[in-house]
Amino acid sequence: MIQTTSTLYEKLYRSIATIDSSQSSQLVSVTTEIEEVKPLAFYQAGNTFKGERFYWSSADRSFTLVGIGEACKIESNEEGFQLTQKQWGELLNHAEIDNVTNASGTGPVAFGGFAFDPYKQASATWSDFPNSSTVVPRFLLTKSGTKYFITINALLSPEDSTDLYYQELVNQCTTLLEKEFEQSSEPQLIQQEEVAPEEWKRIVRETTEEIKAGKLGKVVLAREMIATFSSDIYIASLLNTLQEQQHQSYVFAYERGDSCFVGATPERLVKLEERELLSTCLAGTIARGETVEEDRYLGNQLLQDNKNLQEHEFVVNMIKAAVETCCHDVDVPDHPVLYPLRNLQHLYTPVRGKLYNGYTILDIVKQLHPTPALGGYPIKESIEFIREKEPFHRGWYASPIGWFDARDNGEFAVAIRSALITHNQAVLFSGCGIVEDSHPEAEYEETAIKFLPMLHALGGSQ
Ligand SMILES: C=C(O[C@@H]1C=C(C(=O)O)C=C[C@H]1O)C(=O)O
Ligand SMILES: [Mg+2]
Repeated sequence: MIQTTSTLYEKLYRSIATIDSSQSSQLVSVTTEIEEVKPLAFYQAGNTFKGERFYWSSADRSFTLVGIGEACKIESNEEGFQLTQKQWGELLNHAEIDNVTNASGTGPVAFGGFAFDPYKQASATWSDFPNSSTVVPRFLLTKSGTKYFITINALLSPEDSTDLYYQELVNQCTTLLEKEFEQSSEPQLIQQEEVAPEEWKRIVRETTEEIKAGKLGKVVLAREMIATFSSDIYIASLLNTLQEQQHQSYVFAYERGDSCFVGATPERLVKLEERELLSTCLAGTIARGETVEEDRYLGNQLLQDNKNLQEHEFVVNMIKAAVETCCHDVDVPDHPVLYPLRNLQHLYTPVRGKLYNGYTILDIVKQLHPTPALGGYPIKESIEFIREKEPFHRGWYASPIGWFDARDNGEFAVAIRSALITHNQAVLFSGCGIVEDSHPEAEYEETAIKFLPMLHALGGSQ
């Protein structure tokens, strides 16, 4: 640790010496490789930075990012993609970066997300979350395979560059790296309420009628569940539980003010590494079996079920077309395969391509969101339908959440199997694709299973 402290200090000292005094403020970013640190210990150690932390683990757990504090943030109540791109570019233009590690997700990394529909009327539930919010954290821990890196980012003006100031930054950082992780037992669940299930089934029925009348092809409808606990929910412990229980799922958390948006989603929107693009079509759902035979039987049913194949096909067609506009060598298998999770199994088709120069990851996110796995088809009409019919605000549920770095590597997932946590309350979200042959009762059951990943981790039951 002494080595880390002095390396960081020297790097900061050197970078700050080169600061351009004609700039009012400049991003300074220094990175060094460190010994193994438990990412959740780092997250938990950042308790004093409540409302300014994020957590991200890739679905295979090989890659983790933890951000504590804010060096700078880009927020807006507009759609936000373009503004984020512009301000990120400006920030990097004048940045002083010391990062010889060459590892993805180190150095200046931006983490954030976007609302599902910025045109939906604002709601009190999501008052802590702007429609778009991206932060460059003050302290970033990156776990990449078996390697660990720490980055300090600071937006400095020439007046800030005092010895005392960067000594303080390094001290804060080393304190965060020294703590152990402690799993606390989660508070007691005292109430669990599904919001208006009968009204939801009625809307599903109405939606299938619109589809049969030829006005829409597919619409994804969601509903909420509200869980209340005896005391405040511990986010670090919850993340630990989600990681243990939900394999093949990204685990994420983004804190704003008094709220934290948390989830364990299996659905990638896009991953970009060295211009290799990977997107995912995930739609069509069935339960897991209790025995190996039953599980196999259900999986085979899903692979042959027309209603589910139709839900899936809308997604494949749209993602393929979107990816073809910005990639060459696009590869899409002809048939989906099964993607098994703890509580359910999905139809899955990966989409690969090589990104043309000139496109950034945010361009792709903007182009892909919302896919028909979360919105519907045709896209514009289904979003308008959801805006009008769904009696609650999705906020960041079903939206892109993720990270990107200064080399334009990054990854975004779709924030499903998620909950908004504020003190002792969790609002859980769950949705499903409605097509012509959907039955309200069956879709209701499907959304009930999709609540389970968050509900189990919080200590609730069905
Ligand atoms: C909308 C959700 O999931 C989406 C809907 C699915 C479906 O209807 O089969 C499957 C996976 C996701 O694309 C959710 O979990 O909330
Ligand atoms: Mg479905």
